[in-house]
Amino acid sequence: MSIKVNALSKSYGKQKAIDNISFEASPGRILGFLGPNGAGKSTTMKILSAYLSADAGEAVICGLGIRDNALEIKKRIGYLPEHTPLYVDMYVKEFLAFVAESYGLKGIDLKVKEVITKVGLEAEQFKKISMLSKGYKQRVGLAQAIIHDPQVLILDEPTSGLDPNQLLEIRSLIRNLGQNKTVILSTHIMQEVEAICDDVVIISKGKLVAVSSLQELREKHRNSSLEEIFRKLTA
Ligand SMILES: Nc1ncnc2c1ncn2[C@@H]1O[C@H](COP(=O)(O)OP(=O)(O)OP(=O)(O)O)[C@@H](O)[C@H]1O
Repeated sequence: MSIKVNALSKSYGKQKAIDNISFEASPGRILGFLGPNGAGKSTTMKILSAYLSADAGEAVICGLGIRDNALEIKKRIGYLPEHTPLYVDMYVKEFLAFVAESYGLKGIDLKVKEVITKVGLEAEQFKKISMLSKGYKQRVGLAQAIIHDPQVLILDEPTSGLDPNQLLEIRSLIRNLGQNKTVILSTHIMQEVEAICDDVVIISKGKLVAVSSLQELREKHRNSSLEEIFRKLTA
């Protein structure tokens, strides 16, 4: 198990964002993390990426508890936040080289070249990030998340802002990455879950309402589409 989440809770002042959440994610599987707006998805992902601390509970990533190993965990995961904090005044290649350097990678030029090809940024690689369209900025975000070949990928709405062609390309990239990594991704697109996820966690108002493989969820709610299941569980 690469990710073990045990009874995590987090409040912002009086607002309870997540409430006693537990689930697991394994290598070679893609877990879709679903929930309505404000359900607590980004909060959970920030905690698992060691950018935010939980009030209660624990998560173990690659055998390391998040409370005491934030730095070590950041090296082992790739995180694409909902709003990617890119240095927009940097050029694409310059930014990715900077990220590679911050991870202490060797052979930086080659690593940058490989990741640019992987996420389909060849045509845009000489541009300043501020000049890129939303979809291409998203690809830079994805590139910075995978450049160090992490064991675990945490992707907060990785396909938001992509056009239908880009969507298919990036989904196929995530599916390939998911073959030997542990991937958690949040999305509002149920087709995306159908297309690439093996497991599903659904939260609503901070509480877990489903933890299951996609197949079991479908079997349990026979004759319902994933959209109907989502609506039923989160209404
Ligand atoms: N920094 C913050 N300060 C106060 N409240 C916050 C903060 N961040 C999130 N919240 C609140 O916590 C709850 C969960 O937010 P979160 O961003 O985790 O949800 P989400 O499921 O990712 O939503 P969305 O699908 O809209 O991105 C919401 O009610 C939100 O308003």
